[in-house]
Amino acid sequence: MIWPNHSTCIYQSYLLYVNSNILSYREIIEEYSNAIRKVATELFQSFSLIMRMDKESLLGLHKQLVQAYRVNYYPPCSKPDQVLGVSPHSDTSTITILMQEDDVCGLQIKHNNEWVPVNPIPDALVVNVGDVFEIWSNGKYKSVEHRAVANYNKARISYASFLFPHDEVEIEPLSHMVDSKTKQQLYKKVRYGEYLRSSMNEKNGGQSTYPDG
Ligand SMILES: O=C(O)CCC(=O)C(=O)O
Ligand SMILES: [Fe+2]
Repeated sequence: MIWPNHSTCIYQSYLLYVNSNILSYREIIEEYSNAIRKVATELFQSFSLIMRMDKESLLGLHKQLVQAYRVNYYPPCSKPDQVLGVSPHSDTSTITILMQEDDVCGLQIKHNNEWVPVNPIPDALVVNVGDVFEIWSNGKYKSVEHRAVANYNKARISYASFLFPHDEVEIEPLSHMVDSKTKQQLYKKVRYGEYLRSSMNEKNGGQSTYPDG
């Protein structure tokens, strides 16, 4: 059935940003990005300690902490059970920080082979573990498979911030996350830029919107 492609709205949003003399729009995006960076920095520091590393280790592994931002718009849909807002995928980022609306559901994660809604908690952000985290942790922390569904009478907007390493960084399981007995390393070493390109081709037939899978 015909249903507006949500990525159109991302594109429009981007054009608005680059062409805009509306200073407040730029300022809001910049302020939001800076705030998200602070949250991400604190998260990486805590995750480093949880993973028995120095506080700054995960940040250091990124060489440069790259950040991208996407706005997803899901218009109301007369047949929500026949369409998907966003098809099932995992994010190719290290983590994704998602702000969703307080009163509209849409995000679902795959858990025990079932789709489970991630219902919004007012004023809370959702943090998804992405592919890079899964690789560094040798599969201990899984990159969550997720999708977004449409609603019959309500539009929904979500704001996704992707945090990921510089293209040149080689990613592979951290040695201390590999079982010392089995020594089984579940992922091969790969340059992040290469990983990104090949997963775009594999996961979405090359149609993916950078940097998400
Ligand atoms: O809209 C959502 O809740 C999910 C969006 C998403 O998965 C993405 O942008 O990668
Ligand atoms: Fe996603």
